Amino acid sequence: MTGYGARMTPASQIAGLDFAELFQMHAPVSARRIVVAMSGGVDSSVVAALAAASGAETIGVTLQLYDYGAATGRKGACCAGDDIRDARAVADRLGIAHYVFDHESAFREDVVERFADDYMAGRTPIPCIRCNMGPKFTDLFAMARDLGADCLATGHYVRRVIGAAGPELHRALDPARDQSYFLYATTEAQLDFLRFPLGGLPKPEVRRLAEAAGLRNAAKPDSQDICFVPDGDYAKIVRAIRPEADAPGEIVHAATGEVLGTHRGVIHYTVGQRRGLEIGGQAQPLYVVGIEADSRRVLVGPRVMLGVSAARIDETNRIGPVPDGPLTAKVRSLAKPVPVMVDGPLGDGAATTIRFAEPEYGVAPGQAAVIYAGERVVGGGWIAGTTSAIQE
Ligand SMILES: Nc1ncnc2c1ncn2[C@@H]1O[C@H](COP(=O)(O)OP(=O)(O)OP(=O)(O)O)[C@@H](O)[C@H]1O
Repeated sequence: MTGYGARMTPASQIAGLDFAELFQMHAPVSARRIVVAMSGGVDSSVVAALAAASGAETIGVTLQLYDYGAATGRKGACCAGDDIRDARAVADRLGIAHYVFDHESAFREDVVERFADDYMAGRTPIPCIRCNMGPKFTDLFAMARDLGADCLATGHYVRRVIGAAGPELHRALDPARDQSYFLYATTEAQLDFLRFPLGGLPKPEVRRLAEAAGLRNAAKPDSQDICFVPDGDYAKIVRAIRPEADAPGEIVHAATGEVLGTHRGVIHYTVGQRRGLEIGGQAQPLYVVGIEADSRRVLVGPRVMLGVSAARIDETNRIGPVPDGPLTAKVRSLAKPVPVMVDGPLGDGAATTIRFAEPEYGVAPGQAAVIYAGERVVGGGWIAGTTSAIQE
């Protein structure tokens, strides 16, 4: 690796592992100053350890986003006070500067209130994408630039690969950890400046590095939930922000118009949902096939009514050129990518349509559709509406 040997310092070797080489292998950069987004979790702590070992001046930045710790007593997700303390302790151990910025009000407005409004409008939101678009990349990006950094490194599991037209965003090597779905809205300018040193590493290796570096959070559990919904009870959060969320309404058969029952508020339903409908005695299983927020009607129907042939997507982003070859799309974070055609412009916030080669099930407005060319993220947008496969 040319040039890199010159930057080797004794600290680049920790417990026989070459942290500096790992950083250059997975996040090649010739940086004098690196800002690391430190959540207090093990992943971004290892990124900080790798960056510090690279010989560049490393600065840790933690955003205080939402302090639910006092209310729930839960520890271990991205924004509570304990996490800030963990980030500070790791920075101290590594001998790097560490700053904490209070972003609670911006996070509340851009992420939490939007989350509540989306549910109220009958959508199924993904706040982590809004958070990546707003506080994490836009705000951290500006801070890193203000701090005179040459790059911003995070613990996201995605890969930044240099292609013919510039940096590309690729899925992580470890499919179980891949976070590319949550990062489709990354702009090209952001990607230019970002580094993701963990995208090519399996998680057990990351924990091994954390142990080798003596980081106190090496065994800390992974954060699994939405950070401001630590117990999974998102309805409680929505109700706290929008007390009218519990307004009941009708459950209506989408094909016959028959009223089958009463529901507890549209926020409790998601397109594709089957359980918890409390409309027993039906001849066949019924699923939520649509939510009409204005009239507070939840529409249900047999599985065949869930199949969609196309989805309209809004506020699209594109990263690099759209290739001529085959494309796939993921319409939920855990969905398998399926073959699609993009019918319209992609990027610069344009609205467009994706057409599925086969009917796709459980496509819920408010989720993101992320478009891939093989391993590469080409772009994506928010699902705004769908076309039923049986109407075509
Ligand atoms: N509050 C925060 N302040 C600064 N950066 C953050 C914060 N929360 C998350 N990040 C950055 O975003 C990355 C991905 O966040 P995510 O919530 O997915 O955490 P994660 O994959 O569990 O990683 P970690 O183990 O570092 O918490 C983190 O690795 C970190 O670089």
